Amino acid sequence: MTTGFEKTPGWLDWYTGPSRPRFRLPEGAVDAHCHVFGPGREFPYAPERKYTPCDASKDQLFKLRDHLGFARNVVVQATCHGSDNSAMVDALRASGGLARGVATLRPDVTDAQVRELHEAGVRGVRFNFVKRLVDTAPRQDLRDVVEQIAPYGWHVVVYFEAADLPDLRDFFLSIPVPLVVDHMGRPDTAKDPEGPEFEAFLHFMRARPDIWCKVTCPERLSQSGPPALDGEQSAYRDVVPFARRVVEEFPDRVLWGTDWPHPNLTGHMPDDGLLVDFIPHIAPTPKLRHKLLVDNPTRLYWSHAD
Ligand SMILES: O=C(O)c1cc(C(=O)O)oc(=O)c1
Repeated sequence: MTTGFEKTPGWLDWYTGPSRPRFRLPEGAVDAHCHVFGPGREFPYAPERKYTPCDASKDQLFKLRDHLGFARNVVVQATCHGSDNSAMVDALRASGGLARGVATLRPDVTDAQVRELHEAGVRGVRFNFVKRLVDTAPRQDLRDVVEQIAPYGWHVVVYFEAADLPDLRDFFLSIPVPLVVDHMGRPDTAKDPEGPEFEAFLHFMRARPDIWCKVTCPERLSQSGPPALDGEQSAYRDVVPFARRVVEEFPDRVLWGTDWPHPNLTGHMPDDGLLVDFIPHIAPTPKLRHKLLVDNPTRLYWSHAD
């Protein structure tokens, strides 16, 4: 499924023919974390990328959105596209207002470029600290980016591993715009959800009222499975207590997304319909689910003036 590029060896393509979820998403639900890859022939992958994916186009993303029952998407710039946001922006423009985006920016970005991205529907910038994905930019570069985006009311999405939070915490707290943490700060789910490492993450969340968390990617974080395949309704049980703690303590600042097309999974590729069926396990009441899937992402991504 990749055009003109050789996929990284062992790369798993996204799951075709996902099941229809048993859990019916509330009206207006937002898939608040997903990506587009290429297609490589139209939107070449970045020279500095750490992996080469299969293609995953905007049309395939929109088809999945409709199949699962989501109303809208937040398309997050994938690292394989570096700071060339064209594929993501193309998806936003084609969505008819049904998608917002999160970009990757270089420190020399101009105000005119930020304005153009804003007009296309971008509402955040992503800072990545996961070493297998990027060579992390110097902090001053990141501060320069924040200065450019702050006037537009954007937020900063941060992706990091739990073990790196102690080093990053002060820097994060110095960023003067809202923060959104990708994939729960990647907890080590072999550890106790009540133990010191996850407590440190919750403590970080408590430090400011404008720190949000994506309770996403059980398929990445699970160590004991079972995977969301073959109709499995109790997938990724070991992730549930972590996600549930976050949803219950911070019901007004959690987001959920599929993470389609699931970059860099090597063990298995989940059925996205079954991933949706995971949601009621981490957000046990209709009220919590409505906040997670509708109210929160709508407030963060669709309430600014266009
Ligand atoms: O864990 C990952 O491999 C991963 C990669 C990317 C990306 O390459 O942008 O995005 C994600 O949300 C997760």
